[in-house]
Amino acid sequence: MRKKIIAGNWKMNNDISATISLITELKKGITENTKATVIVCPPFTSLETTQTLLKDSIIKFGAQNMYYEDSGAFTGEISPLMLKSVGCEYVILGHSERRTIFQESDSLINKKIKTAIKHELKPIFCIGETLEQREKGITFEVCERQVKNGLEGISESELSHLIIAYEPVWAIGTGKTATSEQAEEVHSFVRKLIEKMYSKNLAEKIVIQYGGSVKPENAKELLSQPNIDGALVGGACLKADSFLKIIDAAN
Ligand SMILES: O=C(CO)COP(=O)(O)O
Repeated sequence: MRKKIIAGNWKMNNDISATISLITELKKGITENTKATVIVCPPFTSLETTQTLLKDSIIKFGAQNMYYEDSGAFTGEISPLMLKSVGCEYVILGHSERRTIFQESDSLINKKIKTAIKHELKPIFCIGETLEQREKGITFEVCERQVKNGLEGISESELSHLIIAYEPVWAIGTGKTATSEQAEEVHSFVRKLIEKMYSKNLAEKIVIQYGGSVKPENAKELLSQPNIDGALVGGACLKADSFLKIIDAAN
């Protein structure tokens, strides 16, 4: 049985004081009885505060992006070593907002995934089709290309901690959720693809999260699908109350 993993992608939200309030609230609601693994991904500027606040907590945390070099003349970038130095365990890579707004390519994402793994950061590797691609009927093709290119040159043993997040771009921040059937269909396709590329063993173990307008009202239904192993939550993770309800839905 794969353990459910619920991650909150704060995106470009929350200054230090909002970080302190949100994490303080989450800590009250997440106890030893919480079955899912819970991850928060605040902005870079809040990571050190997050590390301090989560010192004795079961809540895990990560960053939303990183560059693939360790250091150097890369103005404005953050390295894996910097993330490690503030205690990050996870890093979101290949988010559709990075792909579209910041023109990140599959090959750049592949370099980032390789570097993250080398530094023992666990990637949350995002894939997903646009509305146009879905309407053209090329959802599987797009997801297959993103998975193959993103994981190129990475061995099975290196993937033991990688999480895949299927986030249909048309469902992100739009209030339009994929139906549980639409999501399950892609999750099942991706799991079979991992089996073809690697092994049945890895396919059975790998965690595939769904992301895109996950809310307390739809979380239970999505998380009850056999191939949906968790959620990557945007808007609804910014309020402790709604994020905790989604976490409860995984119990
Ligand atoms: O992009 C997302 C998480 O990474 C999803 O965002 P929303 O939950 O706001 O749609």
